[in-house]
Amino acid sequence: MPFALAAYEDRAALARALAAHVAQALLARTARDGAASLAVSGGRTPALFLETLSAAPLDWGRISVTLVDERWVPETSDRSNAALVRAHLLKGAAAAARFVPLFTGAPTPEAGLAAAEERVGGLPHPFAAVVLGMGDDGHTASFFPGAEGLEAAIDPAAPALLAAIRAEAAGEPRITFTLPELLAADTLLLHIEGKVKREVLEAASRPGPQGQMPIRAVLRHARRPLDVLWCP
Ligand SMILES: O=C(O)[C@H](O)[C@@H](O)[C@H](O)[C@H](O)COP(=O)(O)O
Repeated sequence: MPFALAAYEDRAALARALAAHVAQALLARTARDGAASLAVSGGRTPALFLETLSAAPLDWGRISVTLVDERWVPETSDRSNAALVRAHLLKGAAAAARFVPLFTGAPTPEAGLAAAEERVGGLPHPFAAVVLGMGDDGHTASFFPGAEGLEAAIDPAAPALLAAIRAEAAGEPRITFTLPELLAADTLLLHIEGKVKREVLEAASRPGPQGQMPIRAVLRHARRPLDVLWCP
C-alpha cells in the first residue's frame, strides 16, 4: 500500500506545513458549504501543530472541531485529548470554533456511545480534514492491535460513526471514529515524527494482517495514497 511521504527538516517546519494543509481544506469547505469540520488526534505529537493552526487566519466561527478518538476520561485528566485541544488549539481567534468532545461523562464508552454519536452526527460532513497520528505498534486513532471492538471499528462499511475500544496497550477504554468517516475526509493526513515511526510505517505498508498493524486499514482503504508528513 503506497503512501506519499513529505519529509521536513524539523518539527516547526512540519507544523507549519501541516497547519497550512489543514487551513486550506477548512477554507475550501467553508467557502463551499458555509461551514467545515476538523478531527484531530491526541497524544504527545500534535501540540506544536495545534498551536500553529490556532494562529491561522480562518473564519473560526464557521468551523467545528472534534477528536479522532478519546481516552474515556474527564477533561481534568492529563490523559484527556479534549484538554489537549482546548490548551493548544482553541485559543485566540480559534476559540470561536465549535468544539465537540467525545467523552460524555457516562461510566463507560459503551454506555456513552449513543450520546456521543448524537453529538458528532450534527457535525458538517464529510470532514474537511482529519489528522491522524500513529503509535510505534502501528495503531492509529484508537485502532489498537488485537483490541476488543477493532474489527467493527476498521470495517470499511461500518454503519456507526463511533466505536468503543478496549485494549491493554490503549490504557483507558477508548471511543474512536470508525474507518469510513475518517476515509471520507476531503483531506486525510498522517502526522508522524522520528525514525522509529517512519520504519513502523514502512513495515505497515508491506503485506500483513490489519489486526496486527491497524494503520494498514487506512493505507489499504484510503481513496488515494495516504499523505504523510514526517520529520526526523
Ligand atoms: O489518543 C491517542 O493516543 C491518539 O489519538 C493516538 O492515535 C495517537 O495519535 C497515537 O497514539 C500517537 O501518539 P503519540 O503522538 O503520543 O506518539
